[in-house]
Amino acid sequence: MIQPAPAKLNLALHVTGRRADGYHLLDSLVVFARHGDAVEVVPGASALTVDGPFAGDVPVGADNLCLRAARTMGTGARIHLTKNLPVASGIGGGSADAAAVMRALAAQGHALPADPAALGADIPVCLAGQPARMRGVGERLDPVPEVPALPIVLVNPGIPLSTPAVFKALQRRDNSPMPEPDWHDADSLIGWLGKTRNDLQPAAISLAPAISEVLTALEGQGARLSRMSGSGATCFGLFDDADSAARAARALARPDWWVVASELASGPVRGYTSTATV
Ligand SMILES: C[C@](O)(CO)[C@H](O)COP(=O)(O)OP(=O)(O)OC[C@H]1O[C@@H](n2ccc(N)nc2=O)[C@H](O)[C@@H]1O
Ligand SMILES: Nc1ncnc2c1ncn2[C@@H]1O[C@H](COP(=O)(O)OP(=O)(O)OP(=O)(O)O)[C@@H](O)[C@H]1O
Repeated sequence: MIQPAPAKLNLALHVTGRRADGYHLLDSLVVFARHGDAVEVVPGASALTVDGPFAGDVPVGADNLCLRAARTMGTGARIHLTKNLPVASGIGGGSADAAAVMRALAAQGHALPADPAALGADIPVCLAGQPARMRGVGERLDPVPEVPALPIVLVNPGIPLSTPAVFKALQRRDNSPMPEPDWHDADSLIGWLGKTRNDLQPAAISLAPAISEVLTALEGQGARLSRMSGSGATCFGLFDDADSAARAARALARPDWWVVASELASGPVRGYTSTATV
């Protein structure tokens, strides 16, 4: 069975403090896109094969998060990964892959790890696989009002960013938390998002100025809101309808940019509906 490993989007990401061990306290609205990687997990001795447009960018040895996920569940597995998401791009590709392997192994009767966050801060939310408010260093998840299936365009300028390097470049680590999640439709969600931020965005722009260019380009194509996800450099634009998103994606095409039109998932992602990959 093929498990989707959808892209994680931090629609808002506030950095509210830092723990003694250096990890940052976060307050984030996390949702998933109907676009992402896919994994197939078959019982057997540990083995990994990878295909897809970004296959060349992932480590294929024991440190691949797919194999590490299986090891944390005390088993080997034959895993095939289709890598559709750019690597080190703020949309949690490795975490999504690990969570998808965990889900597949759980469906085969293996117990989920007691502490999934030990493999990465984004793993608990990727395992939950649906919109959530994520706090602590990533381990605390709370439900949010239903997220409408808004059309989105994702754009990555082709610059990988290291998550620790972006956290290190932060100017302030004691920012305000998000306002209480409160919306009931697309307009009120976009209004609520207008009161939030991605605190990592200025830090990431200082390392990769092309992110500003991406945000300006998304706005120029009529995005109602554009922002960077996670530690970057992927940015998302929210659109009114699927046609506008597809049109924007076509207009944003550049040889060095990865551009996808898709939509936000209101619940668990069981399949993909990306409308255009440029
Ligand atoms: C930025 C986010 O993508 C937002 O969803 C995540 O918090 C990062 O999740 P992740 O990539 O799974 O992160 P991990 O692999 O656990 O950590 C990578 C590095 O990011 C930094 N890190 C991560 C999470 C966190 N709450 N504080 C941090 O300071 C640390 O330097 C850590 O060494
Ligand atoms: N299956 C995998 N897919 C992608 N990267 C992997 C995988 N396994 C290990 N890695 C390593 O993990 C690092 C982070 O990659 P990933 O694509 O998950 O970053 P990210 O999108 O910035 O994540 P986040 O949004 O959680 O910070 C890469 O540098 C890569 O070498």
